[in-house]
Amino acid sequence: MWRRFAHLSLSISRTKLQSLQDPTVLKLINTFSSDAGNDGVASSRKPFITFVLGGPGSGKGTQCEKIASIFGFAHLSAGELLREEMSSPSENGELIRNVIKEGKIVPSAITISLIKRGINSATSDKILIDGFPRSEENRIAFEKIIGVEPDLVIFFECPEEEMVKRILGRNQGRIDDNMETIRKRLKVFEDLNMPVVEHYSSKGKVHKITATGTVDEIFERVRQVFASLRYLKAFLSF
Ligand SMILES: Nc1ncnc2c1ncn2[C@@H]1O[C@H](COP(=O)(O)OP(=O)(O)O)[C@@H](O)[C@H]1O
Ligand SMILES: O=c1ccn([C@@H]2O[C@H](COP(=O)(O)OP(=O)(O)O)[C@@H](O)[C@H]2O)c(=O)[nH]1
Ligand SMILES: [Mg+2]
Repeated sequence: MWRRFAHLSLSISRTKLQSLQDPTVLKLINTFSSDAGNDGVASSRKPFITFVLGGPGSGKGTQCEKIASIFGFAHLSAGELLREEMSSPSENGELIRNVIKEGKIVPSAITISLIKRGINSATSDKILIDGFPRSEENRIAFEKIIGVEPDLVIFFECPEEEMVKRILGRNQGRIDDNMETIRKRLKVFEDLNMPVVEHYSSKGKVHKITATGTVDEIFERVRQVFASLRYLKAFLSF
């Protein structure tokens, strides 16, 4: 069972922290104080889990790399884990390839087992899960199998034409970075992924980031969210 994250070690009183009146900090106090322990992953300590969502090409991977290097998070890209699995001699390789080529969503059990392995071997207990959950079905399966909800959700909001331009300029030789698959991915994003964003929005967990502008301009918006977290951490030993 994961230890409760922070409640044992508040070095100043909850009342005093609340008097700071910063909505992000208040939200995080509640997050850190809630008991979400479970045996879904093999750790004695509950990791701090951030889901990073946004349409295809919205810049999730680019921003996650910066968050990981500056704030010490482990970065698990669900798409990257699936591409590695697809290229290894795995029994699911062919299935994953076909689903990705069609811009559809790989069965939850496959993706979650890769994510779970990633969490268990991560060297940080602060985890970014990039590009997952992709659907309500993914979300519900994750919460059931891993046994926790995310502590935080970052959502990159980006106009479609900008996402398409970025994907077509990505040049990583991906089987899904072509106009025909991009159209399907955009539709899957709207139909299946946006309900996940709406679900967590209704729980007050989503930080929406405008994902237009330069990488550094966007990161400055992201940095502010994670800086509040670090600010909170100064008061909590976890
Ligand atoms: N702010 C930005 N402006 C222009 N290009 C960007 C920006 N952010 C990322 N890119 C580029 O756009 C492409 C898609 O970004 P990526 O981080 O892979 O997005 P995602 O993981 O959401 O699909 C990459 O080639 C990346 O280098
Ligand atoms: O949890 C996931 C993540 C990705 N994918 C598949 O992998 C593709 C690429 O995902 P990735 O996150 O790498 O794409 P991005 O949004 O970064 O362009 C998606 O279109 C899906 O087909 C999936 O099925 N489940
Ligand atoms: Mg990506």
